[in-house]
Amino acid sequence: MVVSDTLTALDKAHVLAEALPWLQKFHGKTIVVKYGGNAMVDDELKHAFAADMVFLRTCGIHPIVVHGGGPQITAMLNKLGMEGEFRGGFRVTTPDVMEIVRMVLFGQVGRELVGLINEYGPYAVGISGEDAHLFTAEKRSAVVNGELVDIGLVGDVSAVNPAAVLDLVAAGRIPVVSTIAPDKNGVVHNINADTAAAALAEEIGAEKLIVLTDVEGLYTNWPDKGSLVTQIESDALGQLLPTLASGMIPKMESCLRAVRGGVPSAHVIDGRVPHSLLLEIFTEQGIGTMVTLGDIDKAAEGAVKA
Ligand SMILES: Nc1ncnc2c1ncn2[C@@H]1O[C@H](COP(=O)(O)OP(=O)(O)O)[C@@H](O)[C@H]1O
Ligand SMILES: CC(=O)N[C@@H](CCC(=O)OP(=O)(O)O)C(=O)O
Repeated sequence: MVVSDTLTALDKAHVLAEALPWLQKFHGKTIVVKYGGNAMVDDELKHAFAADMVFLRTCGIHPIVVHGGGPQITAMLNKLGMEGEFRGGFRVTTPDVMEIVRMVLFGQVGRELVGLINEYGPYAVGISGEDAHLFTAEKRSAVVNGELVDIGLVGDVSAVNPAAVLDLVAAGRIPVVSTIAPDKNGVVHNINADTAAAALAEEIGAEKLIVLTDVEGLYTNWPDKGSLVTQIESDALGQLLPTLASGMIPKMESCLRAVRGGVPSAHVIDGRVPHSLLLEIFTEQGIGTMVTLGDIDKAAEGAVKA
């Protein structure tokens, strides 16, 4: 039985009516959606995600997809008899690992998503940080037990060329971004997809950053299920960040970067729930954890502008 069988026609009309203020609010706006490798659980979910992207576009909202693929990279490394090691939430990336990362992200995960979205219309175009100077990478370290450690060819995003994706958006396309990027010497780096999504959202002035993952949201005391947070301001999140465990570090770092960079809200939601994205965008209740700018950050921002 599908959910729509249990709704009456009147229920469905109410659902549509409730969406009106959100349709008005987000019409013409850009939303950066980060689709995590762990949320790409099965074909049904992936199809629902692809349909949601086309739904947004059809409503006059401009989605830009930034995809992950951590588990898919690890599976390929293991297939080839190689280790997949993470430190402080980031993959240790040797030159050999980098080749696999590039192949899996752009050649496999990105291609699959582009194909899925294009089943609903000729919209999706795959692009990586290497294309049209979309991203310039700058080598970064990880923090482990308070110490900086070298993790190889891992980059942060030091520059974004917004036109590389906005030209596609203006042409009615849905960019699907793979997060590999050259540094200023042309050496390709592995960029965590949460990091890249935040940098992009900030630089293009997105209305929202939505991160789809495989948990309900942020837990302040992981894995205590009672500690799920529905809303948190950047000031409190900044304090919580050093206490977080692996997968949540890049995600929360990214939400902070986005809201401090002017994105009105950043959300971490459960990508295992079909159409969770529509729930987040078009309903009063929303879903998952919402991050907004706190008073201290607002004051700091005001001081910089004054
Ligand atoms: N405080 C926390 N709240 C929620 N999840 C957490 C927390 N700390 C660690 N995690 C882990 O982070 C994981 C999500 O990150 P990750 O595995 O990188 O997913 P993705 O592929 O979506 O980027 C969750 O499945 C959970 O195991
Ligand atoms: C530096 C780093 O860790 N890069 C990630 C890139 C993919 C990614 O971020 O995938 P998820 O969103 O599915 O976690 C990696 O190699 O796994």
